[in-house]
Amino acid sequence: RQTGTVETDAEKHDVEYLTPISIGTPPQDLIVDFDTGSSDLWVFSTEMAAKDIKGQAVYDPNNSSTSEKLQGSTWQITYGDGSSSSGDVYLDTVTIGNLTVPNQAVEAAKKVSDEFTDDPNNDGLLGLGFSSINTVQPTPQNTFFDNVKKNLDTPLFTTDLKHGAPGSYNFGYIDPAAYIGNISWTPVDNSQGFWGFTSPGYAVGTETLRNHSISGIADTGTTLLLLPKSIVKAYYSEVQGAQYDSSQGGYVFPCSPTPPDFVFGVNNGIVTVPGDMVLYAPIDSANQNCFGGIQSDTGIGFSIFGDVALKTSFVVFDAGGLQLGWAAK
Ligand SMILES: CCCC[C@H](NC(=O)[C@H](Cc1ccccc1)NC(=O)N1CCOCC1)C(=O)N[C@@H](CC1CCCCC1)C(O)(O)C(F)(F)C(=O)NC
Repeated sequence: RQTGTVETDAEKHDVEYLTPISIGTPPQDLIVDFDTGSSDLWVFSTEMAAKDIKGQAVYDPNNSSTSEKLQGSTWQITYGDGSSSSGDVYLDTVTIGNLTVPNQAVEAAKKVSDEFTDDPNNDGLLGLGFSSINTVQPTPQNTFFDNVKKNLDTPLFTTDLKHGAPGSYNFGYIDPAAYIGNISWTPVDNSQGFWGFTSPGYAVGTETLRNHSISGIADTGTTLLLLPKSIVKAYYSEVQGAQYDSSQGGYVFPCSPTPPDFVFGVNNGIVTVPGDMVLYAPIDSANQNCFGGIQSDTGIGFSIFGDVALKTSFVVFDAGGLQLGWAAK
């Protein structure tokens, strides 16, 4: 039985967290976005047109003695922000930290949308959602986690994302030194392939928790905390000078004073998003006004507890117990 850990680095404004992986023999090193909101491991590859590659590292299956083309298999994915990619599939050895999966489905990109081409530091995505939403056709493939979990001490992984500092993904164990207090556990609904859960309520600043069921997903691949419009309005009604700015596509407010904390419930516990985390990023060079880290989930169909929520906590994604654990740190 094994366990593993790998460090993940925050990009500017914690817009995404990038983590090193190795593919093939000899190992080809790429840096990808670990994404609990999807279930495809896809990478920039030598099968892409040169014009679509701007600084990214690419996977070359012909340069790997262990690669094996999955004949007839293709994939195509479109993400919530409208970005997309597609290509074909190889089985090859994938290593994360000290964990190796010999026959992992590696989805080689042939096409990527401009958002990916214009993100030079991101060489692809490693899905940590449930394999039920893997897009490979005709036969969906397993995620790295699904393939490695039988070798783990226990079938779970944990996230410890940080604000502007390296964090970590651990596989197969809960590091008691990584959190303080108790872990609040809540059942996972994986019927849509996501790490779904329902929060019982929320509070703004130091007020008491209001009962308000919030169904959403724990999603490392989404930058912000996207909540029902009514809750977002209630929050920003307590932020001086906050207003919805359609040109920015969300609520903006003066960068000082620091806005109130946002608290959401997890079972009988709470998670506090400090006000200074709600200050997502300045929208002007004078740093006068800031774009909010809490925005509306309108049109998505569920809320998204993205990096703004996750980086305040140590979170356990437990596939064995089908539960999420949230703890302060
Ligand atoms: C509808 C709300 C979801 C939007 C979410 N995207 C995001 O949150 C992107 C992530 C990103 C970071 C850096 C560079 C490019 C994109 N950030 C973003 O829209 N913003 C705009 C607001 O300011 C903050 C940055 C998303 O599609 N997340 C994907 C995974 C991302 C796809 C694009 C590349 C980065 C990963 C997801 O898998 O988590 C998903 F669950 F949303 C999904 O679409 N699953 C199928």
